[in-house]
This record gives sequence, structure tokens and C-alpha cells, in this order.
Amino acid sequence: MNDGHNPGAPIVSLKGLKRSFEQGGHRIDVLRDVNLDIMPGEIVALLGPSGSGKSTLLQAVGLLEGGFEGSITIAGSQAEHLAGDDRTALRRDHLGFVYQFHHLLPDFDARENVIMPQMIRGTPRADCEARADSLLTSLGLGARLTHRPSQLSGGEQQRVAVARALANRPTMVLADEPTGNLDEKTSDTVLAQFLSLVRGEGSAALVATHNERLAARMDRVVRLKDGVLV
Ligand SMILES: Nc1ncnc2c1ncn2[C@@H]1O[C@H](COP(=O)(O)OP(=O)(O)OP(=O)(O)O)[C@@H](O)[C@H]1O
Repeated sequence: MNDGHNPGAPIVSLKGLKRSFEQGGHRIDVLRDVNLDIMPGEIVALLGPSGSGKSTLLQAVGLLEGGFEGSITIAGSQAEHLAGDDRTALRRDHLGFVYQFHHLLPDFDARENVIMPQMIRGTPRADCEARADSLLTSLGLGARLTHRPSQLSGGEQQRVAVARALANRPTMVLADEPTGNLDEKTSDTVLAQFLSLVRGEGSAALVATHNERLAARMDRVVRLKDGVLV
């Protein structure tokens, strides 16, 4: 991982982050001045009404989109101007992603979906499979390793996506409404498993949600309002 990172420093630091979009000839300032430090291992809930910019903020931290102003530091690296392979490497070495919809590959089974990020990194297949089986088993899917997404329930699919996000031992997991597509009971179970796994792994996390009750289970809650965190 990044080796210039001082363990006492934030894993993510945003300073003066701004993002605007043109909509119907108008400019809307979605992020006006976002400042946020997340420490290693800290799990932060990102709350805000629909359209307040939660996904936009996660895209900034995930180095998924350009067009931001301000400073984005990830694991000690100044990331906002990184491009190409350097940007990809920082993302691959430090970040894991979970979305509202699982985005699993339909033709691959649970284990194969989870090993994918590690294979891309060049980890030997046997090590990838051992890691995948251990993650899936700790999420209660030990008997589902060779099931394809279509053979799994929504909650099971989302747990596979959680295992995939953690496969490379990310320093930080970015989750955008990770249980937003599940019924309340399943959402509670999957979120509890997600939080316990992330804590056990020592990863930090930034989790966008509408759900105050779920947010209260995290270490800290930040709220996006009118383009700033309050
Ligand atoms: N690529 C884009 N082009 C134009 N406008 C955009 C773009 N992406 C986001 N927006 C606008 O930015 C605002 C914030 O969107 P964003 O998806 O970040 O909100 P959100 O808080 O994640 O919402 P939700 O909770 O509904 O997912 C919205 O008004 C949206 O329409």
C-alpha cells in the first residue's frame, strides 16, 4: 500500500472540495466547500436528502470522476491531479466500492466475482480463492460459493458485493446506499455484517445513506446540506 502514509494522518482528507453541474442552462453548485478528514479504521455515515450530492462526493473520493476543484488526499497521496495509471493504482491499492445495485458479473459465481479484483492485481489464484472463501464464509455464504448471482437472493448478492469490495484489503471502503435496494430487515442484517467485517478488517469506510437509524451504528455522522458538510 502507500508507503508514504503516516499512520497518524487521515486516510482521506478533503479540503475546499467543489463541484458544479450545468442543468438546463443553469449552474448548480452541488458541492460548495466540503472539508472532511477520515482517520484509518473510522466508519463515517454520510447523510443528506436526495440530490444533496452524496454520490458526487463519493465519486470524488473514489477518483471516479473529474471536474472537482479543491484538494483530495488519499493515503498521503495528493490525488486530485493524478491521471491514468497513477490514478488507477491509487484506487486499486486503497479503495473498495459497494453500490446500491451489486454490479456482479452474471456469468461468474460468487467466488469468481470476489476473486476478480485480486486477480487483476496479479495475486496467485489459490490465494485469491482462499481470501474469497474466507470473506464469503464470514458473511454467511459458505454454502453459496459456486452460486451465480441469479441463484442468490438480493441480500446474498449484496453480501457478495461486500466481499468483493474487501477482497484487496482496502484501506477505505466507499459505499453508496449499500443496502438501499433491500427490505428493512435484510438491510439491517446486511449492514450489520458489513460493519462488523469492515471493523474486523480495520478498514475505514464512508457510507452514504438516507437512513438515520443505520447511520447511528457508525462511528461518526456527517451531513451534506447546501453543498457543505454540517
Ligand atoms: N453528471 C451530472 N450532470 C448534471 N447534474 C448532475 C450530474 N451528476 C449529478 N448531478 C446533479 O447533482 C445533484 C447531486 O446528485 P447526487 O447523485 O450526488 O445526489 P445524492 O445525494 O447522491 O442523491 P440520491 O440520494 O438521490 O442518490 C443532483 O441535483 C443531480 O441531478
